Amino acid sequence: MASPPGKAAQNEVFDASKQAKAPSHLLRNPPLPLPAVRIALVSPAVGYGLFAARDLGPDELIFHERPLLTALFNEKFSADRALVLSQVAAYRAALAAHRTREVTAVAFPALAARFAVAPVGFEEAVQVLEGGMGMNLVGDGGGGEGRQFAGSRVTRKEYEAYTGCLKVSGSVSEADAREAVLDFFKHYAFQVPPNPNGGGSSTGSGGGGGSAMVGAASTREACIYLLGSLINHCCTPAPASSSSTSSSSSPSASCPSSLTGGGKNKDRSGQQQPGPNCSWRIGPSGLAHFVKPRHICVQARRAIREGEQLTWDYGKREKGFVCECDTCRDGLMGGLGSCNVL
Ligand SMILES: C[S@@+](CC[C@H](N)C(=O)[O-])C[C@H]1O[C@@H](n2cnc3c(N)ncnc32)[C@H](O)[C@@H]1O
Repeated sequence: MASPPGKAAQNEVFDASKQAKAPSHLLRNPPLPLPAVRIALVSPAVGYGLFAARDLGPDELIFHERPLLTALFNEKFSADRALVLSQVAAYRAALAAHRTREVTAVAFPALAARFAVAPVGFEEAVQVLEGGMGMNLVGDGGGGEGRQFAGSRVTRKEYEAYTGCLKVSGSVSEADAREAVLDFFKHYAFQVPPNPNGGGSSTGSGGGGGSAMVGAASTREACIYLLGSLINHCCTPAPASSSSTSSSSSPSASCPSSLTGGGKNKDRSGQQQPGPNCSWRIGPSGLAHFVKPRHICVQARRAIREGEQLTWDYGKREKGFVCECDTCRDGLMGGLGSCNVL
């Protein structure tokens, strides 16, 4: 997932003194310990996506999640061997650890294949997809860990069609490994704000880490999340048709305005709600002080209907894929949000 973070990310600096002053009506409650999201496969080309398992309210904090793995990052990213090796090491550790081995391989099978790890069979994968993918969600502190996760709707046919397209490497040289993790971090990682223990926060509607990576002045950490890193991109409509979207979205110039809008993402009143429906923050802030450093918190930017896919705008960075979002594909065959898998 790397372009500049959204404007909100650039402007927002955590100030502990403001936390106490935040008006109580603006303070956010932690996510409800109720199933909120589930995983489904969108298509073999797009891979997984995250979908609302119930109606979600505007501004609702949907889930917060610990990182699956953390590695170093700086703007010399691709040139700095030591940093890339830290990513290779972090990924290999996740692949080797008993607790995360299958989860890592099922969540990111394309990367696993580049490390010569064949896709997990469907019977095993389904255990992970039903429960393991929620293991890093933060609960209500009363044993509710993972409760916001509602499992998956991935069928054998879909899973086998997806993993059947993957080419499993025979052997992996160090150069192959470095190239594979570079690609992966570019598209899936989120940059952690500096001094996380000092309470800094990073926000955006761009996702998949890459969005947060360009422009870093010094070495930072980048995190991969099990659910947050599986949220797909949706282009923000061109300004002329973006009146119903909320703030914190990175503008995208990648979609022809003639394909924006349309009738897929309508709220109950029938009002059109085009564009990305979620935003994210990493670490605590005055409004969501319960989010821990390095943890990602995903928030609804508007009402989201059960079955709708969660999306955010990855930003202006080079995306490296043919976009199939609603904004781009409306009026054609239907975009990501129309994949109602419930
Ligand atoms: C952060 S990952 C999202 C999870 C991914 N779908 C998966 O299963 O691994 C980003 C990758 O998902 C795919 N993707 C995300 N949004 C997309 C979109 N709007 N259209 C097509 N592919 C998309 C692209 O392959 C992209 O590099």
